[in-house]
Amino acid sequence: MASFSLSDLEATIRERARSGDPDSWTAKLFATGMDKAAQKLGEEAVETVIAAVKGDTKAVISESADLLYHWLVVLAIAGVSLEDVLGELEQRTGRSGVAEKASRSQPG
Ligand SMILES: N=c1c2ncn([C@@H]3O[C@H](COP(=O)(O)OP(=O)(O)OP(=O)(O)O)[C@@H](O)[C@H]3O)c2ncn1[C@@H]1O[C@H](COP(=O)(O)O)[C@@H](O)[C@H]1O
Repeated sequence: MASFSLSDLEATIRERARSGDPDSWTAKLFATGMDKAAQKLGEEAVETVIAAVKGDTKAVISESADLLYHWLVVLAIAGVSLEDVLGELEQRTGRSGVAEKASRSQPG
């Protein structure tokens, strides 16, 4: 089990964004803004999908790592914390996705 934490990566991203370091990809993404960061997130999502459909396990892992990193960058630019998303997921715990979808189509 990896000891790496998404929360630590979120903290690193915030620190690198503030640094303005010209060698920092994170700082570059923050400087170019949401459109570019969101575009990168979309590209990484598509690359992950392609790897999954191909059954390329190594690429699924690598592209998923790219995806999660760029997702955290987009969250940070959007002013949303990892904690906010985890809280939303926590609220959904134990609620079947099928039942939730069905409840959305109920009138009223
Ligand atoms: N996890 C990552 C991470 N994952 C991907 N990337 C960078 O994201 C960039 C874009 O990735 P792409 O795969 O799209 O690369 P590309 O050059 O566009 O190539 P194509 O696939 O489009 O052909 C590359 O420069 C990657 O190095 C990352 N950059 C940084 N981090 C983390 O953020 C920390 C701070 O990084 P800096 O901000 O760069 O100091 C690092 O220590 C890491 O922990």
